[in-house]
Amino acid sequence: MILEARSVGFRYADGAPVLDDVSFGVTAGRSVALVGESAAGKTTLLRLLLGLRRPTSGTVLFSGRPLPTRHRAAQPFRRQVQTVFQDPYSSLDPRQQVSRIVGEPLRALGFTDQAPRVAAALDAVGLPADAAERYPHEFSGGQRQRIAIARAIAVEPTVLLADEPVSALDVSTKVRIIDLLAELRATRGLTLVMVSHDLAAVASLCDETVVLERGRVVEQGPTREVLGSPRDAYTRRLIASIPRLPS
Ligand SMILES: Nc1ncnc2c1ncn2[C@@H]1O[C@H](COP(=O)(O)OP(=O)(O)OP(=O)(O)O)[C@@H](O)[C@H]1O
Repeated sequence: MILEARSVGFRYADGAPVLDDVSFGVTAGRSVALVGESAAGKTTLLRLLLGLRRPTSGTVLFSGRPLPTRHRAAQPFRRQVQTVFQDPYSSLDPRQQVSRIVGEPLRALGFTDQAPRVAAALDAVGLPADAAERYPHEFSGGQRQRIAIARAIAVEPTVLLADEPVSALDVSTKVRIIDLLAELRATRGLTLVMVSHDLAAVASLCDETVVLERGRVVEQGPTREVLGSPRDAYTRRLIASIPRLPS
């Protein structure tokens, strides 16, 4: 397992438990979807996998070791695991040129060859080279999500954690971003952990699916089985309630 949650429990300082005894893992090069109703704890679980929060109980492991806590020790992990968030409008700083936005993780991790890496990342997501000198407002929603994906892959991570990466996009743009993520997975062997309400996106991108209900795993397994013949009543309700892309 490259990334694993082992019996993870979590509560925010001021609140009730959000995650309870959550266990799942993802093998290198594979992809896992986290699905569940609003407030099920999906984003919180991503934060724990990213090391932004520490579990109240249980452990998060990267390559079989608990996530590092000290800043210096965390550097290799930071390079290996990158993120893409839902909203390409608010997750990109409007005052910064695209080259600076995409180069941000490279700077944070002390890469010296930033310009060629930014150019390679923009090329990999299908943006023209001159995108580097432009600003986020000059791009469409789908292009902005490409910028966010370029930022995530610039340091050539092994794992991508994506929180609703296509839910702010219109249907045809959504399909193109799903195709891009699938291509990056195939060409780079990226491991993907994706939170999504969009079962079409889940079905096309994720090998495995984990279903969360109020912080507990109610079902997990191959996406084909979980979505195709769900065993749990909650999963069946979830599938019935979620709008689908026309196939
Ligand atoms: N920073 C925070 N402080 C306190 N409580 C929080 C915080 N972030 C989330 N929560 C609570 O934790 C619970 C789980 O939230 P989380 O965002 O993980 O759910 P989710 O499954 O990602 O939901 P959604 O699909 O709506 O994004 C919710 O009850 C939420 O109100």
